[in-house]
Amino acid sequence: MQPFVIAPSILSADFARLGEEVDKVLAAGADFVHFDVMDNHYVPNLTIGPMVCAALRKYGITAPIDAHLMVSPVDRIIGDFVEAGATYITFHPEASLHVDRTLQLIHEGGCKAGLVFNPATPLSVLEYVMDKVDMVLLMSVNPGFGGQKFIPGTLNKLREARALIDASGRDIRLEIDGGVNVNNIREIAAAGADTFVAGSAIFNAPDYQAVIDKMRAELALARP
Ligand SMILES: O=C(CO)[C@@H](O)[C@H](O)COP(=O)(O)O
Ligand SMILES: [Fe+2]
Repeated sequence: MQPFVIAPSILSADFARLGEEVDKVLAAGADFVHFDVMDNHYVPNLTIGPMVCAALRKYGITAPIDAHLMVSPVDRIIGDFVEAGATYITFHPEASLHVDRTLQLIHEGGCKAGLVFNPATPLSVLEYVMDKVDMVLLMSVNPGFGGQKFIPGTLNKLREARALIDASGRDIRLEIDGGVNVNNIREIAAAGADTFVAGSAIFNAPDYQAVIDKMRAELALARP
């Protein structure tokens, strides 16, 4: 299993001071920057795009950027995120007419590719593209907003995804996104996740370092 990764979602950061916020959360021990892209079409909210991703790189952010695209259609914007310096590009299968082709586009751009599953979306499509994904992202809330409550049924889905990944024998990250906090992260890790997105739990706290330290302490108990 891969080492644990904490990926704060900048959706809950102060956008007026984004560079400083990202610096601060990385200095506090974060591993990845989770970058939520919403188009007011696939999801009912509108956020940031490739220009902001490029701006973070220009500002000096070198940590992996995990671009979560909640955008439909998705193919047209892949090249822009490649150019903007994304490390991982993940998308929802419902947002692509040709999932295999979209994965290929991401890899051709030199990025790592991932598929994102909404709470009610089955994992069945994975069977056909397991050899082409670097990350599986399970949504534990319905996509579109930060600050929602973790849907408990996701724990069983995580176990299912973990079994599929282990059976594949490939190094595929299993990421969880939505409602993750210090109180549930241990149980989520025990169910099989290795990569943890947390937005409001980190950015709404007064001390980012204290939250991330607490998350790591909980993770250490999940995998002693
Ligand atoms: O992709 C999304 C929401 O669609 C997430 O990345 C959220 O931004 C996570 O926020 P919290 O639930 O941790 O506040
Ligand atoms: Fe996300």
